[in-house]
Amino acid sequence: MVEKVGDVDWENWDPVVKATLLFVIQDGQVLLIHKKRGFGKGKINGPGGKLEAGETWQECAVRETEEELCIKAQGVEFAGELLFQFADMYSIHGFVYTATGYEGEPTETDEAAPIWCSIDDLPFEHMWEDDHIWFPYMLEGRPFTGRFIFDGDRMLDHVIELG
Ligand SMILES: CNc1ncnc2c1ncn2[C@@H]1O[C@H](COP(=O)(O)OP(=O)(O)OP(=O)(O)O)[C@@H](O)[C@H]1O
Repeated sequence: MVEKVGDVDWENWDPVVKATLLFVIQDGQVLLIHKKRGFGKGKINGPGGKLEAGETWQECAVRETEEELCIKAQGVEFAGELLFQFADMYSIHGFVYTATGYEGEPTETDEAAPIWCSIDDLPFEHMWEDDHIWFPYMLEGRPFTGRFIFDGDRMLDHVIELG
């Protein structure tokens, strides 16, 4: 069983899913979502989802944010890269983006409900276990690559490289 980051052949790693996350950061607050369905249902996370054929990672992040919260993110920048290997062989390659603003009004949809949180008081207990590790780097604007081993909801191991 895969238990450690070193157990994975990352050079030849072929993720099952490619997905994005986007965090609007404004006035000391981050726009999060309560995820109402799909993978990670019930958790608090950023808007995001699966990469579609023909789009860039950044286009995916913006599209998913619009689908989930009805806002068009602006001032979008790459923040970091996440590689998740699950013990059951599921895997996700994720790209994280930040945004400095948006057009429209964050609105609840079938997929997500918007939540503004202070960057000094983030609800990590309701988020994926890896989030508290890389959030500080994202908030600092320091590029990161994180590799994580999960067994279900539980993080077994992680390694973070900083840019
Ligand atoms: C394991 N630790 C994790 N930590 C932080 N974020 C995680 C995560 N694992 C998945 N995520 C994110 O959760 C979303 C799932 O997206 P995704 O697979 O598309 O799910 P969903 O069922 O909603 O599918 P649709 O895109 O609606 O088809 C996607 O943004 C992805 O980056």
